[in-house]
Amino acid sequence: MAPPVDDAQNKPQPRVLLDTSDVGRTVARMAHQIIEKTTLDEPSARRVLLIGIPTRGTSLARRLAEKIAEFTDVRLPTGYLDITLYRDDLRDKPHRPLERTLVPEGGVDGALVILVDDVLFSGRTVRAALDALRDLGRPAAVQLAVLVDRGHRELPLRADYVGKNIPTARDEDVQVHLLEHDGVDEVVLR
Ligand SMILES: O=P(O)(O)OC[C@H]1O[C@H](OP(=O)(O)OP(=O)(O)O)[C@H](O)[C@@H]1O
Ligand SMILES: O=c1cc[nH]c(=O)[nH]1
Repeated sequence: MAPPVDDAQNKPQPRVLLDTSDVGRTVARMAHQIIEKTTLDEPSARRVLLIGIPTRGTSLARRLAEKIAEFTDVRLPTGYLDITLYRDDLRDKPHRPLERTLVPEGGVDGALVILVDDVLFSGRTVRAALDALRDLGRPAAVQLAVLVDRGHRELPLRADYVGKNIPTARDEDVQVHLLEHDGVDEVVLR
């Protein structure tokens, strides 16, 4: 179906793929999936860390931790990981502002690290995150949770937890908007 057109501007308007309640339900479902696949509350359980990839992965990691705490009473530590210096496109666009990295107390050594991002597309951001993580230590295992997988991978990567698979054309733009950054929770296609 053709996207709605704003007559005044004659420009296609963004199409809402997930609205606020869809985003809430999707994050809750991902939290349940993590709980099902992960040993959280036994004394022998290994540490589980939720590490967000800026920008919006950071907020999603916090939201997943909140939901998991709501469903299990286990509060997983969260952090965030700047990937800027590990990008493979710095030669094309070298001047990128650095973000910050926050590693939960105890570090990543021996932990199950769940990387969290809003969109999985080419996979290059996650590749950069894996390199950034390697410089911080040696996790026991690394998993990936994304709100949206829009396809078009350029590297052999897949996510362990996917909120929503959204098939897209390569030249389309999927934008995740979150309350903390954009004043609204939604996923739009431009
Ligand atoms: O799989 P990829 O092709 O790497 O694309 C996915 C990444 O692209 C977007 O980030 P962006 O670089 O736009 O930065 P932002 O999160 O700060 O908006 C998105 O938030 C993912 O991190
Ligand atoms: O390293 C990276 C990360 C995101 N996008 C790229 O093209 N390269």
